[in-house]
Amino acid sequence: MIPVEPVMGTRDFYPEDMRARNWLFGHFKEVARRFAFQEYDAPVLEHEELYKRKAGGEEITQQMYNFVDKSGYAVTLRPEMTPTLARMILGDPTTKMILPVKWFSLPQCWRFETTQRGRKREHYQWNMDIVGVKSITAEVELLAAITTFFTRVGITAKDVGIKVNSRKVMASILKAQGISEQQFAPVCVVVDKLDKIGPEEVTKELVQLGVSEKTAGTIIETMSARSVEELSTIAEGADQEGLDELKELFVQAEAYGYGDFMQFDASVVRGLAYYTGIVFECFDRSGELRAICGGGRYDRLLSLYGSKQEASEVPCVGFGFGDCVIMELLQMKNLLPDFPQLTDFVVAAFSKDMLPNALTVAAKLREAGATVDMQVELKKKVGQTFDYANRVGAQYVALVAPDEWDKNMVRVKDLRMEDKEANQKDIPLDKLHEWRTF
Ligand SMILES: Nc1ccc(Br)nc1
Repeated sequence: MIPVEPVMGTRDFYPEDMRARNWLFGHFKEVARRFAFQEYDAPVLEHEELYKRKAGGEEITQQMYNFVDKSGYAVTLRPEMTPTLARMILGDPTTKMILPVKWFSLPQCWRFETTQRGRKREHYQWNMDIVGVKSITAEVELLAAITTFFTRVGITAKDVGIKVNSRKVMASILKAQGISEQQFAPVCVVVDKLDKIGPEEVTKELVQLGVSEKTAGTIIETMSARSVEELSTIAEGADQEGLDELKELFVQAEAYGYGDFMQFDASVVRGLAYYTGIVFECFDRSGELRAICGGGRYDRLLSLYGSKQEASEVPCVGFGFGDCVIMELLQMKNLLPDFPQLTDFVVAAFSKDMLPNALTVAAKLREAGATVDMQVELKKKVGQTFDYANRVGAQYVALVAPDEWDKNMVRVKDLRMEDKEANQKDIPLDKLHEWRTF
């Protein structure tokens, strides 16, 4: 017997699961469409070197689902989509990439989670990125897309919040503390774990990175700032431009109508080494779930990849929005609709010699846009046809029988009409295309 369950940490999507996934992705895609983003895609298999980042310590690169293929080439299942976007921008064959570029994708992303954690190894992650815009209106646009999605599915600012911070300000504070540029990304990766491992452990790991205990203390203290104003007072050397951008971001968010979702939080740094400016993450206010989505500005990724071609700094902002936490949240809030199997028609032949006529009826209905479940094998009793029709969620049963056929008619029963007397009528063949008005 072959294993019938999916590989460890992966999920099958049976039809009912697929209906829920298509509903979720339908909202992602509709929001992206309204924001005039273009969809792109790329192979799940990527060059491993895309993720080799000097910062080290990033969970996302430590857990890569990587291997050497039969040609000896180092590849990996992609752990995230942003490096692929950067590769595609740099490798754009048309070189007509007119900036700004606004792209979205719904890639499946992978990690090789050690089995004892028993966590998932794959998820689908809605990505939206704006390439070529320096101003924070790019961040504001992406946050507007996220909050538009929340509003569409019935999630409000009472259910979730968005914590916003600036790594640019953090970088200036660290610089004032004598931390080098090279240390900045690894320090952020460590500091991102503050909630999980606590200040003592963070201090220990920062000291291992060469940060003094005193500076580690200052960093952790700075992260407790509860407002941009407070940050600018307690943090020496805080970058004024970074502080101004944070303030402007909140002003523009109010103008866009989603200010209620937003809050400054100096402890948010996100765990990806390549962020350089604004960073943000959405959380559920009940505190029960992990981050719903997250993102930020990464202005140096393309020049890092394209340094050979001396690619000048190309400003980028993006977010990733996984398919799992959001579904848990929607479940918790009773906001998930039902996803029953539905079809418009079951078409059944009354007898063997009526089967060709039944196929003609099915073709006519499909031509007119109806979904038709053609009963391809005769049932002994017509009751079996109605049982099947109810099971597949059909609205109508079209029974193709000789008496009506001789009058160029088809008997159609509406299964959703209560009144059993009025729920069937004989439809002329040349009126089948008007099925929506039956
Ligand atoms: N990066 C990543 C990939 C796959 C899952 Br599940 N979570 C995070």
